[in-house]
Amino acid sequence: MTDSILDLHINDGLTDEEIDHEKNTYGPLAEDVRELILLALQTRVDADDVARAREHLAAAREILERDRETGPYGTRYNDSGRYRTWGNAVMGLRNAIAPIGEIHEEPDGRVWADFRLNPAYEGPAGHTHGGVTALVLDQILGDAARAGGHPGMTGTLTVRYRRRTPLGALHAEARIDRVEGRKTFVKGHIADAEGVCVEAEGIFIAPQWMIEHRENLDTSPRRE
Ligand SMILES: CCCCCCCC/C=C\CCCCCCCC(=O)SCCNC(=O)CCNC(=O)[C@H](O)C(C)(C)COP(=O)(O)OP(=O)(O)OC[C@H]1O[C@@H](n2cnc3c(N)ncnc32)[C@H](O)[C@@H]1OP(=O)(O)O
Repeated sequence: MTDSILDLHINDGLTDEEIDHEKNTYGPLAEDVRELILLALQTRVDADDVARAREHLAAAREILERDRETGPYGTRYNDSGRYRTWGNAVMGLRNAIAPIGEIHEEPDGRVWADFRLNPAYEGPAGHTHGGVTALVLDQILGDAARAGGHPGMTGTLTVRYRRRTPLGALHAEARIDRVEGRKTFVKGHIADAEGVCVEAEGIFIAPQWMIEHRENLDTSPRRE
């Protein structure tokens, strides 16, 4: 497992222009697929129209499959230090299920994101699935550890659901609470317009292999 993380940490030598070109090409594709996920859930057109739409989707799949990768995206970077985690389940540019567009980092160490959860993230009727809020918090807390210069894997994530989290507009934020050796303790929450819905504390641990490779790896740059 450790090896595959290192193997998927790749300088792919792209220029900034090439990265921007990829961003402009594949970002909108993920947006379209995101919309399709919701449409699959919400459309009320009849069986004939569904069949017709599926033929178009099959045609689109045939085009997209002509040239494709088969494995995970991993972490890619270039010589100018732009890091891409475009497959990331929470904020990957190319990942249609990723609910967050951008995570902001403040000079005081706070990281935050405003985002929307549509009905594809439903758990209890009309509300956000608790696993989805935990997913978002894992990323935001992990990002606070990384942004503060203490990247690590999630060792423990403790989540307290204080009240139901609605679907729709939400805010997530986190900051480092304290660092004890290889362990970084991070606190954060998700809030709606009325206030905090979910609180979390995470312990992020720098594994031995990360410490060993640290001088060769830039582990704290912001991801795009
Ligand atoms: C080449 C690339 C480099 C770049 C990489 C960048 C990384 C991140 C950067 C940016 C990320 C941005 C955001 C990401 C967000 C998403 C994060 C996730 O979803 S991560 C996936 C879920 N988590 C796992 O899959 C972990 C699986 N577990 C492990 O790998 C190990 O168990 C690990 C690393 C957690 C600990 O393994 P040990 O061997 O290093 O640790 P030991 O030596 O046993 O313990 C060290 C200390 O930590 C405590 N500890 C160990 N496990 C603990 C745990 N689970 N919870 C709390 N404390 C624990 C121990 O008691 C010990 O403490 P004492 O030094 O004695 O005080």
